[in-house]
Amino acid sequence: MTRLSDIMETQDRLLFSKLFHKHRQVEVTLNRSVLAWKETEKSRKRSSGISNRAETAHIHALQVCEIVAVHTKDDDQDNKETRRSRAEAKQTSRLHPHAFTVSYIRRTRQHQWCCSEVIFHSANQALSEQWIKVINEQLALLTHRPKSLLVYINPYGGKRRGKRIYEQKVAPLFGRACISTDVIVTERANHARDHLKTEANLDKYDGVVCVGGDGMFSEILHGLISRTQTDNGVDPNQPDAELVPCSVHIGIIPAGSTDCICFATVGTNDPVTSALHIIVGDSQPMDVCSVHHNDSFLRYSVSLLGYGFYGDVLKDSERKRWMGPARYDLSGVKTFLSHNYYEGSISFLPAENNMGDPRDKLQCRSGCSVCQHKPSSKDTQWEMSEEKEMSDKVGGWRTIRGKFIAINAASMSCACPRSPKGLSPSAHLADGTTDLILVRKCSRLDFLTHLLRHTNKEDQFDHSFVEVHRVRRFNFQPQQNEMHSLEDLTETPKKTGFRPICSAQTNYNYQDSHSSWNCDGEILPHAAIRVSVQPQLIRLFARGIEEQQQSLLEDPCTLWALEPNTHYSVD
Ligand SMILES: CCCCCCCCCCCCC/C=C/[C@@H](O)[C@H](COP(=O)(O)O)NC(=O)CCCCCCCCCCCCCCC
Ligand SMILES: Nc1ncnc2c1ncn2[C@@H]1O[C@H](COP(=O)(O)OP(=O)(O)O)[C@@H](O)[C@H]1O
Ligand SMILES: [Ca+2]
Repeated sequence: MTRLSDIMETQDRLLFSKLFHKHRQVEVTLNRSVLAWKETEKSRKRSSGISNRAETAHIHALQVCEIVAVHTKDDDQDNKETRRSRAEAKQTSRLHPHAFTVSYIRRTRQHQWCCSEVIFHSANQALSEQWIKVINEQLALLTHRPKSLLVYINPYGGKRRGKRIYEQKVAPLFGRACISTDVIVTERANHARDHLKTEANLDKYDGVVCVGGDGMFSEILHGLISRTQTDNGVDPNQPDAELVPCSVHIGIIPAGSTDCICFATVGTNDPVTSALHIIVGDSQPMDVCSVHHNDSFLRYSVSLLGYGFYGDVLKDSERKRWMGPARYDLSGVKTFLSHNYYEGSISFLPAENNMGDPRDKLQCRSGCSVCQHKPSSKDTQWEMSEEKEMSDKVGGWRTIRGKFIAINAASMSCACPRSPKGLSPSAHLADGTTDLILVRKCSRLDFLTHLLRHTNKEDQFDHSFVEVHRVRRFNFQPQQNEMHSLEDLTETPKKTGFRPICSAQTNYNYQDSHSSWNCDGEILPHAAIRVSVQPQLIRLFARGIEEQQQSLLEDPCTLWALEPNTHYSVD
């Protein structure tokens, strides 16, 4: 990290000039990582009036990697930020007519970013042009920034605002950052997936951008993974096939109903913030679960694979799509009142002890140390132990049978506005594991308490009827019908909801005894599935949730000691 004390120093300087900013003379310095400026002593003395005692100077600093673009100042940009009179602005423009604008990322609140501008004036055109040239040269060195993007917009996602959000908030920023785009507004479900699978010329692009919700993201995910496997001759139907990671990054502009993938990787659902993460070329690797039924591939999942409660909520909500995002609340209440449980057997391969625990409160944050630990050959004991699947030996598979209200596998926290800490608050984005949460049959009140804990600070796993395991693979087998109906003669009926008990026993059928899997918002056609986590198969234009406001100040006290008359503000 750069020390602010070094910024205004001559060493490593690329450029230094006296320019004008907000009608004051400033010393502006650029080095490889920071653009900084502070008011000159002469200007400070003048503005502090007759006392001739200089005001304290502020150093303002921007990280070069957070500069969006630099341009010649547009005529209509006249110093909005100063709120000074037009006359004063005109005077600056007359005396120092050559100005350039630096657009940069400013952190606002709650992980939200916006694009701010700072304008510098000069009397000298060549000097102004030199600043633009040198800053642009530094930006060109940031080779991970995308230059060309393929954008898919779902015009029907969420509140049907995808197209407007893109055109009004995102396209102007991409334009400013000189990113070229090809935009496709989808005309049907799976349009984006199919286009990526077979048609798109991916060599042309540095990334694919998805404007929509988790369902739309899932289309992009499937299109890209499947294209990558085809291009590399990998058969995705093989449950044990090692999939080839996708080389193209995915950007998400949230415009859907839940948008948990965006929320859990950025910390907020804001189109401008996401666009800025794309522009600076952030990179966040992400685990992907592959889901098979016997030997045929079903789907990939990056967020929630949920059987029981979340499967039923999704299935019911599909009929209420016209309601927009509120459909989930209505279907949630309805499913909660139905209070169904499902029997089945789940076997899983626990992750190694050094992969942490779902209850360890070590949340996945930007630069997460748990996710840096890539699975090594040591960790592949789980591969070998597969043959011993049913033997329940040390380090091998475990099997749990029971009656469950919900079986959830969260490959990431699944944080979203409904539940800011998510289904599994300590799940990691890129550690090669998924957190398997088993919610056994319990009373309605108990289940409600458990659900409510997703929205407050209490631990949702701290219930006798909930258990959670960090796993690398799992298989689920629903209870076979014949067995279940036999048991039903003596056991409590499966439906304890508002239906008459006898109907649960006599009208017993597949639909009642089986739930569906909610796979990132899509219903799976089979209840019996095999799931395997593919570590870091894709990369997003994101950096994970930032712990705190990033600061250039390593040790502000040192700086105060060095320059006691100087204040710092990091823009
Ligand atoms: C009592 C309040 C309980 C709140 C519990 C909230 C838990 C929310 C966890 C959400 C995890 C979301 C995981 C992501 C799923 C998405 O892939 C997927 C698709 O998203 P898309 O439409 O953007 O394409 N979304 C979903 O499946 C939606 C899941 C939403 C579930 C909401 C459940 C609300 C439950 C309300 C119960 C109320 C009981 C009240 C009794 C009086
Ligand atoms: N043009 C389209 N017409 C109809 N459905 C579409 C279109 N484009 C995408 N879809 C589908 O719409 C579904 C929901 O999209 P999504 O953007 O996730 O919104 P939401 O978050 O509201 O569910 C996805 O399953 C996606 O495949
Ligand atoms: Ca994970």
